[in-house]
Amino acid sequence: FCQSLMNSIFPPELRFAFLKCFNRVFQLFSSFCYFDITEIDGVNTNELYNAVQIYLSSSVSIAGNRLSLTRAINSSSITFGLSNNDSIVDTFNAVTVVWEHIVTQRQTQTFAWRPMPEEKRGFTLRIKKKDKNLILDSYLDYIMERAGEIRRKNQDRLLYTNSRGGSLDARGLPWESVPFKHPSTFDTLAMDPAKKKQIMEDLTDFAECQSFYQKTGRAWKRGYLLYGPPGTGKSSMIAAMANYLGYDIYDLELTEVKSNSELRKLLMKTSSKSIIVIEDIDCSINLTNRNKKQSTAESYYEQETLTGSGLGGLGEDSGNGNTITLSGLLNFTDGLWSCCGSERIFVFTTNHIEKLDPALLRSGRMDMHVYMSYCTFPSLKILLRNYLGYEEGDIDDGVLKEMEEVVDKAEMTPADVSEALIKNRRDKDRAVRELLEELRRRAERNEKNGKMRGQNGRLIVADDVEEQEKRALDSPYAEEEEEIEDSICKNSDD
Ligand SMILES: Nc1ncnc2c1ncn2[C@@H]1O[C@H](COP(=O)(O)OP(=O)(O)OP(=O)(O)O)[C@@H](O)[C@H]1O
Ligand SMILES: [Mg+2]
Repeated sequence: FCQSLMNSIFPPELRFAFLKCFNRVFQLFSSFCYFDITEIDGVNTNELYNAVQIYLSSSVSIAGNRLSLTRAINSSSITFGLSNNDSIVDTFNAVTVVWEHIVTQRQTQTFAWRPMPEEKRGFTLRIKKKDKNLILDSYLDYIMERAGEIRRKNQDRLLYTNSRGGSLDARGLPWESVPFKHPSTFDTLAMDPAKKKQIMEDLTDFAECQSFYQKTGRAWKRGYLLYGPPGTGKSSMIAAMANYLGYDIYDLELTEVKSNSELRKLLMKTSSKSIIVIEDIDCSINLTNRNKKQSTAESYYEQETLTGSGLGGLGEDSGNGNTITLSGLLNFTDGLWSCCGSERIFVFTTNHIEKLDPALLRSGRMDMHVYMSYCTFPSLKILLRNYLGYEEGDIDDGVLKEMEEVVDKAEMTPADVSEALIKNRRDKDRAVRELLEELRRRAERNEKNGKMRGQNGRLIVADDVEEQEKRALDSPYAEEEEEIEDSICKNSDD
């Protein structure tokens, strides 16, 4: 009725002006004020939007009339959310507020410089004007805090990966996510207990010491380089870290990233409290000790493009126009852009640390270097406990002693040991017997082949030793390489 009345009274050109005026007057007399929290704020995802969504989904008892239920594939929990254009009432410090969820379709014909999501979503918060100053700040802080807690406690971690060829999903994000349910924890991880403890303490210190990072003027981030032979638990360690801290994982597939600027965009769209992982970094990009002309770290910045001699995906012949550079990658982890969020952990893994560029290894860049070793006796005991339920007293002392003697020489990876134990897990005695036989066999073979373990557990065949030593002396990085000693060598905070 109003509409037709207005149409008949006002000529079309005045209608819009009238509506605007009417709205102003209405707002003047209204006792409410409104706050819009849109999902995408300019280029960034609005963390507040996600927080509100999680917060509201936990306060479902509050009396919503209609709620949408979602259960993501493989997810264990059901999420409640507000249906489109529905509202929910919440109370905070005895003040009542109303949340409305508004979803509109973006018009497809709209011209945009960059692809936009198909849907525009947002929450509108309605507060009485008189309550605004009373609660607004503390209410929003409270929501952020609660959302963080809820997410860490109830929700599964998310595992993100960058979409193929840098395409965007329906919500305009370059990352695709699935619920992350890796069962690996520091309990199940077989490694030297002292080393494990050191890493766990480092992680705890990192997560709890925001003030330390502020005081020292450091960006709140930390880098770990995990290296070691295949099957020694590098990926398992990342999963354990994520489960321990309750962080999401961003698994960055470098070969899908076309340029440094794309890399930067990906970084911008990661959330805080996350682990950003680049696996097998030596294969993703050419980060080797290149020719000696570039012996200073600075010269890497001058060199624009490192493609063309890639070890793996980005080789000269790949012809896919990739222009990711080492300097781009270093900026990604280290530069100003790396701080456009906080509380982030970078983890790089490699099977060949000797192939990595010293620029990547210098202290302050990867704060901790962790060598994931072949199965040692303490790791073996952890695996026996986890897979067979054996404690130390349950196994014959003689067998244990023999295992202790051969396990280092056998150089079996924890993955191989687990495999041997899984195979016979119904018959525990047999499992132990066969494992011991396998350890003996491998130890003998290694002894016969004259294999011995070099520094950092690097395998060196006897004949090569001399040559290796000579090469190390020639290398301009000999000193640096030596620094990467033992299992964990650098901890820049020390
Ligand atoms: N340290 C370990 N503790 C417990 N289990 C392990 C360990 N290392 C390996 N495993 C077992 O072996 C499997 C493979 O290990 P994982 O994928 O973590 O190795 P990786 O070091 O990442 O190997 P790659 O270098 O090939 O990526 C895991 O699923 C796990 O069950
Ligand atoms: Mg792995």
